[in-house]
Amino acid sequence: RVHQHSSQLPVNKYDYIVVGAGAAGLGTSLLLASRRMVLAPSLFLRPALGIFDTAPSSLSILMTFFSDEGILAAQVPLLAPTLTPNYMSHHYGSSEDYDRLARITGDSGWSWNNMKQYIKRHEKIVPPADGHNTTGQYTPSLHGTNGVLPKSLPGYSVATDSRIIATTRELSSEFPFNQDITSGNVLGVTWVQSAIGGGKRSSSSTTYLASVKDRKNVDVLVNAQVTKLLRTGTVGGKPSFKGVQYAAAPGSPTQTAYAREEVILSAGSLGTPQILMLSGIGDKDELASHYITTVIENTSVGKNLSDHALLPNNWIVQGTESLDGLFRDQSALNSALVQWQANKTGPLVHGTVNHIGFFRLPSDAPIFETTSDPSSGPTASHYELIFSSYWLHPTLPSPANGSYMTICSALISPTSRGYLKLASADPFQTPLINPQYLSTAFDKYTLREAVKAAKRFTSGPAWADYILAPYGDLASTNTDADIDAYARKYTSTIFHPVGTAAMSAKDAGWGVVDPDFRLKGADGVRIVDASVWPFVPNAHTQGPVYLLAERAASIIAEPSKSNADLRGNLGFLNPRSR
Ligand SMILES: Cc1cc2nc3c(=O)[nH]c(=O)nc-3n(C[C@H](O)[C@H](O)[C@H](O)COP(=O)(O)OP(=O)(O)OC[C@H]3O[C@@H](n4cnc5c(N)ncnc54)[C@H](O)[C@@H]3O)c2cc1C
Repeated sequence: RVHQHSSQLPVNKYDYIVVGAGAAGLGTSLLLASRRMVLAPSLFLRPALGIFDTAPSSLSILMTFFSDEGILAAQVPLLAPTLTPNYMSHHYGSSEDYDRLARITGDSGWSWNNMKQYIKRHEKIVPPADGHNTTGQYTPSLHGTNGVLPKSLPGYSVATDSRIIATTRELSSEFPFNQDITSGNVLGVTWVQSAIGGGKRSSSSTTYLASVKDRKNVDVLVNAQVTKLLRTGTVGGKPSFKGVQYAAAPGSPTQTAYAREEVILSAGSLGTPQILMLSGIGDKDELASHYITTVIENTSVGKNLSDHALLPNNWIVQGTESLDGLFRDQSALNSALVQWQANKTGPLVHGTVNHIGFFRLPSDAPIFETTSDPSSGPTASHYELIFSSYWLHPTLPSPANGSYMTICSALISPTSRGYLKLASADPFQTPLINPQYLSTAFDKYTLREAVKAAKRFTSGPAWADYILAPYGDLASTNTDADIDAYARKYTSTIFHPVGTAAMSAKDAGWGVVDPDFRLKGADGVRIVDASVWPFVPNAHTQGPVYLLAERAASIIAEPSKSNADLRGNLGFLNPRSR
């Protein structure tokens, strides 16, 4: 049951308290089978449509981007990476991401061979909204048909679709077609699978939560921001935190709630480390600077922030087939809305992009003389190209006229690591976040090469009668120095931050949680969200987070079954660094 006010809660002691109602929070909590409570500062229950549903989270974070010289390059508001405004693309990453996680944690339960079972448990592949024949666009045997989350192939075709597929034939050695990256091999161009079913957004609230909304053993409290964990004692020499303090708004009275079993932090890569630090868990000196007493010293909290930096490249295109005209025409948009309301078809079911592609640098790329390959493995990628049939640019508004297409270059295996720190001890003050994008030679090199790759992609015959010219500064990126300057000016994020409460082996000298999601050095707390990924996987991150939530639920509900037979033998995995 969903409650608006703490006074409506029937009790204040639960088996589990889950903090955060995003991908992981709702996924984990609703997969568990006992009385639990979910705390959410904002929970949007309405179904969503296409790219127009961008309801903001209440937790807005101001994010600053710094160039390598430490100069403020851009400043844009970042919504907390909650599922509500996300672009719905839904994949899981490279098999090598999971095998790497198994190596890092020393727990073979994280290997692809084990983790891929959760794909079928989680998803329900359904026909696209336009009902088109999807033969050859995905591999049905890789997908679930009975899971909780409906997903589908694109339900609205756009002008670039056939040209992209033609390019995978014309320039097949560099840009091959990959029928379905759910196989664990991500390399090549693929049709996007999106968290959309029947023309409507599938979010954790429309799926996991909706499936149990009438159950009496789940209470969801909205408008409740957790301000800190409460210490409830000492167990086995470790501080136990089986309570939370929360408030509806700055200045509102604080409330408390307690867990018999555990508190599960699922407040995301930005919210989770903030709560930990407010609770006295973090770097002692940083906490002291805000007069917070350290309860558990852990210098990894808030560090190791890793994200996919995004650089949009725009081209001016012929005719009026792109979606730009629709976006500028209110009456056309109104008609599209009427169509969507009538039968859930039309442009509003478009899930942002219809194609993406993952690629590697050549093995003899000069950068490998100085940087060892940071990708998860030989079939994992270094960068992604994201294709949209309209003007897409996080920092430049759409021009008033003209038709466009965009290929965003995204850095998939970054070596830069950023951080999140408290700005103050006030839980309602947004933390300081510095992702330190492009702060390494490898990242600068790879993003530069990804821009060149996008240009090569558009040089194929399929584009000759469509593309008129590169737009704006892209047109004058003739040298490496030009591209670097262009990247410094326009690089932002695709909102995939991870790593701020990283998972590591039980005995590692770094990391925040153990392979079973338990907060190191504490009793009674687990962290289940994107923050535990120690590196950013080869995917837009909701899919990997859902798999994590599914595994968390198995570990918590059936610890012996999910782990006992999987532990120990990591002989099949070659050692690699994290
Ligand atoms: C604009 C945007 C577009 C994206 N597009 C895609 C995409 O197309 N495909 C994809 O795979 N991924 C996408 N992502 C990323 C994806 O949404 C995230 O990786 C995913 O939601 C992370 O899940 P999570 O459970 O870790 O965190 P979240 O889903 O962010 O959930 C965390 C929740 O905790 C809440 N919270 C935070 N602090 C507190 C507190 N103190 N007390 C209580 N609650 C708190 C937050 O409000 C939020 O609801 C996108 C993200 C954004 C922002």
